[in-house]
Amino acid sequence: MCAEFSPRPALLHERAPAKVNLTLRVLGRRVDGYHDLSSVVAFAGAGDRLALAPGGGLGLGLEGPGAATLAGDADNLVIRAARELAARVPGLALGRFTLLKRLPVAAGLGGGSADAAAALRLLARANALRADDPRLFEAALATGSDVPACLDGRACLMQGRGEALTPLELPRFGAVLVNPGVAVPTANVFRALSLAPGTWRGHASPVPAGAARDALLDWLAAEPNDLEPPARALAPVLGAVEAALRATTGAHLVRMSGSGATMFALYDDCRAAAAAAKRIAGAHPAWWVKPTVLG
Ligand SMILES: C[C@](O)(CO)[C@H](O)COP(=O)(O)OP(=O)(O)OC[C@H]1O[C@@H](n2ccc(N)nc2=O)[C@H](O)[C@@H]1O
Ligand SMILES: Nc1ncnc2c1ncn2[C@@H]1O[C@H](COP(=O)(O)OP(=O)(O)OP(=O)(O)O)[C@@H](O)[C@H]1O
Repeated sequence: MCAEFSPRPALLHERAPAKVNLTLRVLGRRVDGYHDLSSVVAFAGAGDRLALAPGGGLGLGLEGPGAATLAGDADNLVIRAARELAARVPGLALGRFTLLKRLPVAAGLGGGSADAAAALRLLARANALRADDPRLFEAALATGSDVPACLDGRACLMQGRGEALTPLELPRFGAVLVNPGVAVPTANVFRALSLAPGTWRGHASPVPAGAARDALLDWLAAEPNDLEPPARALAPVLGAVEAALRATTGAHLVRMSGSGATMFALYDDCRAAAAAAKRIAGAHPAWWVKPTVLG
């Protein structure tokens, strides 16, 4: 007699890439309190990783350098996203997640949003949901404004609260991400803009579709991150981060991502980015400094 073969369900893996806002215009504040945005969003090679062992109850374990800064509890965006999807998909099979947390937390890189999006993609795979199932998008938006963009994971123009996404073809850049270790809560930065609900401030300049690298860089230089002035007021160390990035060879654009406090610079290629990162890390050993690709 032979026992029936019942293999353990395979562990599924997803990358959770850092999100970088190359531009971020705050166009106004809606009556629901959220701000209307227009932002060119790119994704980095650097990021977290999430695994799912399908089957059983919902759970989350944390590993990696950022594991000590977070709890794998109901507040974790991985668990929140899974619950949002379970509320929309009757009988959704769940499982135990393991998060390799490498990105700094509350850093403007959308790390939590990337993890939540990776959780939704893993659950979609485990439950044979189509990638374009609208319940995935709905669960993403219910989890956070950045999660829909992270769910798709490709460069885009993000508008509205974060729900209107237009794919963009961007050239690939080398990049360095620098976080000085100061957590800046997103809500505090938006609040510091002091925009009353119902306020409208105007339009963003249209993205030059298919622009060559230099033309795109010129356009990016003229379209700021409107959250940078309030974030600088909350985290004055951003001045030192900017100076360190500007002092590197070949930095094309030096800017803050999202609500901060991570700043980035763009370079022609990975080699220039790696050299710049080495220089900054040597001078500022307490900062998180990551060379990567962006596109
Ligand atoms: C700054 C960005 O990272 C740019 O990509 C996002 O707009 C923020 O995305 P997120 O962290 O997923 O934001 P949520 O978790 O939805 O909201 C966090 C806080 O930011 C405020 N918030 C967020 C997005 C938005 N368009 N307007 C806002 O005013 C919300 O009122 C909330 O108090
Ligand atoms: N898996 C997670 N990773 C990071 N933060 C998480 C996670 N789950 C919950 N959080 C909480 O979410 C908040 C935002 O964290 P996150 O790292 O996504 O911020 P952020 O990079 O500033 O996001 P954004 O760029 O979307 O504003 C923090 O207060 C953190 O405690």
